[in-house]
Amino acid sequence: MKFGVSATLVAAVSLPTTTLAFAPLLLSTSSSSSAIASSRAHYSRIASTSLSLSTPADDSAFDFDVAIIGCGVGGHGAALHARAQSLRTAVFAGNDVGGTCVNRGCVPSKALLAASGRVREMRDSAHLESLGIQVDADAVQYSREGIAAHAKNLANRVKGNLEASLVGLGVSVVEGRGVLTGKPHQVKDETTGKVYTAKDIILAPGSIPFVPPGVTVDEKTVYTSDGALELPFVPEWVAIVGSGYIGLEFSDVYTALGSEVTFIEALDNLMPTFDREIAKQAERLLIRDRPIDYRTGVFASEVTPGIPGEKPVTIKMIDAKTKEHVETLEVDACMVATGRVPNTANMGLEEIGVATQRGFVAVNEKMQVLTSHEDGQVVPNVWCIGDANGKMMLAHAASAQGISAVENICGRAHAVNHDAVPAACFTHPEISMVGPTEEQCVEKAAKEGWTLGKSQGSFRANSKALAEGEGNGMAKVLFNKETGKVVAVHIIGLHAADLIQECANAVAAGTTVQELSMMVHTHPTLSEVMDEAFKGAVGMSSH
Ligand SMILES: Cc1cc2nc3c(=O)[nH]c(=O)nc-3n(C[C@H](O)[C@H](O)[C@H](O)COP(=O)(O)OP(=O)(O)OC[C@H]3O[C@@H](n4cnc5c(N)ncnc54)[C@H](O)[C@@H]3O)c2cc1C
Ligand SMILES: NC(=O)c1ccc[n+]([C@@H]2O[C@H](COP(=O)([O-])OP(=O)(O)OC[C@H]3O[C@@H](n4cnc5c(N)ncnc54)[C@H](O)[C@@H]3O)[C@@H](O)[C@H]2O)c1
Repeated sequence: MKFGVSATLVAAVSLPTTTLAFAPLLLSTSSSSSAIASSRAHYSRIASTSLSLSTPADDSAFDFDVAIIGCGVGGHGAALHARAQSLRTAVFAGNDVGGTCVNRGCVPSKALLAASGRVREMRDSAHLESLGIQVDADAVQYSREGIAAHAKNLANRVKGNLEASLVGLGVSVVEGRGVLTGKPHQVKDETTGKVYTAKDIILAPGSIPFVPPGVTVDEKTVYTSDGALELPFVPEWVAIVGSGYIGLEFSDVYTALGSEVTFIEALDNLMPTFDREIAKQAERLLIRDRPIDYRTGVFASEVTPGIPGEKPVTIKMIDAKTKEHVETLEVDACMVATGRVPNTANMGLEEIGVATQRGFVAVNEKMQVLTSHEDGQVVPNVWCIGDANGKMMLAHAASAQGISAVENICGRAHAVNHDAVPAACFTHPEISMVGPTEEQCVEKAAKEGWTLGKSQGSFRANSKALAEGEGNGMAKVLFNKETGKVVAVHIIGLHAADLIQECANAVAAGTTVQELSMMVHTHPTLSEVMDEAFKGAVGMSSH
């Protein structure tokens, strides 16, 4: 039976039965390792006693109320919220609790950025001299192994915390991969072959690096972020293919640690998905002042790994439009940062009648899975969150979607407002944004018939930024002149990633620039950069 076409299936949304079956685990606050062991024992007990291969007549006959496939930040967020609603919850973790963000993404990359950023600061003797501090830049040394260990240890620690939180809240963790069997409400543990039933199934399998055709990755000299995060060596010259989030963050790490970087970008501009004005500022602050050069409008069409110290990595490039060979580079290493693709193969989607597009699962705004991207029907009781649905490849978006799916499972209609989800690139200085780029805002305003307003704040006149000797950067607020509502904000400058939150909240709550301009910002803080922009939007001057 195909999920999407049966009229006899139970309704997609209804209040699930609550249970006290996990009460002992909810009381558990023991250390992570013993708590995990108790969870596994508990889970085995359930698994061996309650297998049901046909659709149970009432909700309590299912093994679980919710089964979640994938335990990255999306699956974890969904699991915790499901337990908070007293739903009997299982996660199939595929031996990878924490997923990309914790093990191979946000967490270790921010550790590398923090450590390498410190090296950059301490070697910047001219900057320190301007604050009255003398350092011998050459005396500042780092240990590659030490920095790599910092990233690894942090990832392990956060992973441990996640495991402990699952156990503490009474989520049943199945270690193996979960696959759909094709029968409604069923998930099979691929490792043991056991089949479990759940009233609702949330798919959260995440994404993996995209490697373009012609590129051979050995994860040693030619690597994706998976290999780069282990910092196996600091190459003298590294080519980074792709100038998106990952490429940009790693160019920050590498140049701080002493590498020279060459960007290879297929589109005509570096950072093509960023707001143009911000991308130009970023080029000034993050590219031109550093040992970075670049080629744009070219594809890396053939990349062949080398042998460290013996044979270089070769990169053949072709013109993105004519497809003619333009150049071949020989470098020490090549990082491939050309986007990510959904990790949805071989999980039984076809069995439930779901046709993906480049692997992405179509969902509606409630996160219910649709049979296809074109006029697809809702697949009852199946939901998809996080990178796998392609709506927004960010950790906090995945988690928010997980919470939202659970709300809908509980019968409380909810949709994530993706226009209000902020994003940040953790370079030095940081870049952050919420809402569309200015170019997209101009189009949107013209199409929808409203007038776009724009106001700017600067770090140059901000006391706190100047006290730090970090006066570079700007913030711009884009708003609807008729309603005063904030549509988008883009920031580049010190701690931009923290400054964006106030703006994201404003977009989410529909706060107007008139209201924001009257809100009091602490002095002296970087938040006054935003105060200046909000006041400027209504013709007030800030002090
Ligand atoms: C280098 C890097 C840096 C990043 N930095 C940031 C950042 O600073 N901020 C930010 O917001 N985002 C960042 N991201 C993006 C962020 O990591 C992702 O958006 C986020 O991890 C998506 O969460 P997810 O739960 O959808 O998927 P994932 O984190 O990919 O988790 C999915 C999990 O499901 C597992 N799985 C897959 N199939 C199955 C199956 N059949 N059964 C069981 N388990 C399965 C996978 O092994 C994985 O553990 C970064 C990404 C990278 C690569
Ligand atoms: N701080 C953060 O929030 C953060 C950090 C890292 C990653 N992420 C997430 O991870 C995802 C993946 O990041 P990413 O940087 O790999 O992808 P991206 O989509 O941001 O950038 C990929 C870049 O590679 C270019 N490209 C693609 N194929 C190419 C080729 N053959 N030759 C040359 N250039 C090519 C694209 O034009 C694009 O500019 C992003 O969607 C992002 O949301 C987020």
